[in-house]
Amino acid sequence: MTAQIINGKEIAAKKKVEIAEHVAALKSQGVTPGLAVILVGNNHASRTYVTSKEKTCKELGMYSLLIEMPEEVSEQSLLAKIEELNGDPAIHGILVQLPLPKHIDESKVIETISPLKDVDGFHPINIGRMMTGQNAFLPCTPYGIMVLLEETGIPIVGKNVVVVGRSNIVGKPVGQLFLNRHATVTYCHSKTKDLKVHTKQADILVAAVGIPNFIKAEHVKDGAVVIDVGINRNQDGKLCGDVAFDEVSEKAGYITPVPKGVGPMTITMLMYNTLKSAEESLTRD
Ligand SMILES: Nc1nc2c(c(=O)[nH]1)N[C@@H](CN(C=O)c1ccc(C(=O)N[C@@H](CCC(=O)O)C(=O)O)cc1)CN2
Repeated sequence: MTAQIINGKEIAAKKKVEIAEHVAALKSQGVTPGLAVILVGNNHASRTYVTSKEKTCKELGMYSLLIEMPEEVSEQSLLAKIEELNGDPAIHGILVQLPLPKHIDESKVIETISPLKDVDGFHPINIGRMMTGQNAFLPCTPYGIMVLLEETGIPIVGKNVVVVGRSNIVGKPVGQLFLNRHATVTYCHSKTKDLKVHTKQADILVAAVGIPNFIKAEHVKDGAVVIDVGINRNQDGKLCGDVAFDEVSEKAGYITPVPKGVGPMTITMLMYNTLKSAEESLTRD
């Protein structure tokens, strides 16, 4: 079997058109969705992502505010800036680009963002609300994965989903979103014994381990849906995922490539969450 490629770039483009239409409608009611992005330090990849977030905001007609802070900024100054943005009515979404320098407590930073403006969906209140099936900002990469499957017409109810990886921003929440959609979910991680035994059961396999080409054809059931969340560089400096694409695509039914798979959905769902926050502010204020 040769897998069908799930084209994240195309699906993201379609979603962005829908979001732009809603933004225009909201602007006609006098509200422009506003996103504040805080970048601490000068990590090259982080700067690229932040620039892309700013550019996408502008493309969709949203207001974007970039706040740059030096690597050595104090935790206190960063928290004070977040508090200021929490009170700014022009800002509907706040995000602090991760990773942060080691001297800054990431949890403290996330918990300082108002849950009403936490468009990354990382605040414990939003995570709790997601777990209990309440209205919440959903974390952008996991949410993007669900939209990719929905747009491709891949059913989820009753499917065996195996998530390899347990990070707070992808692995754990994506498993929860599948559980909310009535899948049977198994989490695997670095301490899992005989990984293959689990991954071979997967109708939908999500690889989010951050190790280049970690998932091989031997880990995959014939016809499975394989979602690659990895963004790694191989020895030649070329971008690659957690899945050995060439061999796995010979066996899977569907597969997301890297790049142009899950990645483009992350920023698209961030735009969606910012729009949602602006819309919700209308009924609250
Ligand atoms: N506050 C946050 N920090 C980080 C998040 C996040 O969701 N919120 N996620 C990642 C980085 N990230 C967005 O911030 C992100 C990563 C990758 C992509 C993407 O489109 N990737 C492309 C390839 C890009 C390249 O060429 O390097 C793809 O896969 O096609 C978008 C956003 C960590 N930090």
